[in-house]
Amino acid sequence: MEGETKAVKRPGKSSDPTKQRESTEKKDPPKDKSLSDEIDPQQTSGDPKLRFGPMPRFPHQRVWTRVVLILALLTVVYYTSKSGKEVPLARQHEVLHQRKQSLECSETYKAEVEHYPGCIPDKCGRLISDSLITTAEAQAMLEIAKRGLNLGGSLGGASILDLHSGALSVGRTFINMYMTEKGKNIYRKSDFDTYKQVRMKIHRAVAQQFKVSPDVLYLTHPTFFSRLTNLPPGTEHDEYWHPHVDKDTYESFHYTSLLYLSDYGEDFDGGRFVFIDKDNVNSTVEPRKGRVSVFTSGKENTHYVERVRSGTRFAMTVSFTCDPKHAIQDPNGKVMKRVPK
Ligand SMILES: O=C(O)CCC(=O)C(=O)O
Ligand SMILES: [Fe+2]
Repeated sequence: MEGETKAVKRPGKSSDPTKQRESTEKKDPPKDKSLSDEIDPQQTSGDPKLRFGPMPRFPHQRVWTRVVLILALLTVVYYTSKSGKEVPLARQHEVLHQRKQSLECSETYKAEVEHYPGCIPDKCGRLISDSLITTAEAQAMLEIAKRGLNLGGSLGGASILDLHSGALSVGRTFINMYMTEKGKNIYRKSDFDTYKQVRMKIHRAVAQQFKVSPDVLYLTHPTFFSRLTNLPPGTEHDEYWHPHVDKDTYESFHYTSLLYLSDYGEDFDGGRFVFIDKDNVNSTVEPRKGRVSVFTSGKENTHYVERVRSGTRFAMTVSFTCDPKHAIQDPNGKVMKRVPK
């Protein structure tokens, strides 16, 4: 202990000149003199002893002082820099009327939508709303999704059900649910009516958010329910967590919307939606039942879904195009004559 205490003493004040030299050479390089000065107030101007009494000392005082200074510096740097950080855009417990974020459209997206005058967004960006879809509508959509998905299900962690085409994940592949005995009468007209009502609300919200007429926006393929779990992937269709641009993944998309049917942190963990933004800043959306997220489908909204760690996550992807050639109709439970590409 004594030796440790000596290490922080100023060498100039030692009574033994030999010790003084030794101590200077071995323990206190000249560089450290200022630090030594800082932590030994008895040697500073005035007489702090009289005012404060002797300063307390503790082992490795200089090391600890440095550690504290470095930690303080790192804390300041961390909180003042956003780079590499996550910014929550919507937390699960928040009830948002409308949370908007405007973005510069990517060049490729601009070039793409230019072909559709009237369908060009005034600005690219995102909107999150918890007030568009009622609790009863969200519950009805969840029941529709569960009923269909219970007839099949992927081997891996991602299953889909498309009420328009009838496509349903089964094992490693897809079947047409409407062509199966159990699936052909699984829904009533009232289910399709609720579905259409929800679709229309989202359709109008997309048009309003991006200041385009709803008449130049068309529902497109694929519009589908998804059920995500933490099962290991069976095929590449189960790998839902890869970063992507919707316009590249699904050619016809110009506007993407998502309706969440379960709650992050309650029904499942993991599974947040993440926008990958400039400067390595990610904006996260925590799914909340009934929450709608809409965004332009270009590179400005590159995103991924985190892997679900536990529980089951239900959502619906509702897609819109400006191209009437890619329009699809609301579902009615009949087998489609032509499945769009
Ligand atoms: O379910 C989600 O939150 C997003 C799904 C998605 O990225 C997609 O369907 O392209
Ligand atoms: Fe996507």
